[in-house]
Amino acid sequence: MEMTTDPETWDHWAGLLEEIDAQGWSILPTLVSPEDCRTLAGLYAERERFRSRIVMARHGFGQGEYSYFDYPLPPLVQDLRESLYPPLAGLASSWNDRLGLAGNFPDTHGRYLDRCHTAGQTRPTPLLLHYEAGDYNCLHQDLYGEHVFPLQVAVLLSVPGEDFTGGEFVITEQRPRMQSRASVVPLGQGDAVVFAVNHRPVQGKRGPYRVKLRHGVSKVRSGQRSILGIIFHDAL
Ligand SMILES: O=C(O)CCC(=O)C(=O)O
Ligand SMILES: [Fe+2]
Repeated sequence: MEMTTDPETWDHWAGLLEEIDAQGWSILPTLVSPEDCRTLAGLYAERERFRSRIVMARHGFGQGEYSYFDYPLPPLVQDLRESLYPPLAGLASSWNDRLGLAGNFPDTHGRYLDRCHTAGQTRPTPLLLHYEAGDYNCLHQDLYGEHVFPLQVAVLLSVPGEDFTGGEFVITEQRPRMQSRASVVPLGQGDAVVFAVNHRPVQGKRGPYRVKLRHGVSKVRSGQRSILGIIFHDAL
């Protein structure tokens, strides 16, 4: 499997990081080829690749299901997790700094995982989500322990308008003492959205303040929708 665009040689990173910093999310267009999208979506049926399967309705999370990959991750998922991490680590450190949180993030994902594993967060978090007509995902945050890498990525594997309708990726921002604001993220097949896991700093008149983000998916109106989630911290 090959990535359409190699994140390590991505020449738009500066602009993307700026946009993530300014609005809490941005899109990496055509990160994964259509062929690899199909292959990844097809892995959902291979039960032995996953450590656990969650039926969302059982937990009040929404409707639909998702499964967490087991280690070793499929090579493309492993490659994406490793190669997307370094360009994001600098912004992640800067966010922690501005939010008054401790800790700089190491340069490589391997070194960051060592930190998670030492703290008992050893279970892999990359996941495949699968929705059918009528399914949706309630607004949530993917926090799995004390160690949280502040950015995560999701790659749409299905073709909107063809494989499914509805099912928009939604992000909300909860600003202190203000009403929440929603963004709909327009994704095509193979596009990745990079977004804040928990909160992000926004510059106010008296220094940076903290905005809390949640993400979810509106109701899928028809067809089937698959998406790959890449979370950089492991789970307790
Ligand atoms: O299905 C979606 O678009 C939401 C994916 C998601 O919640 C995640 O990747 O953490
Ligand atoms: Fe999520």
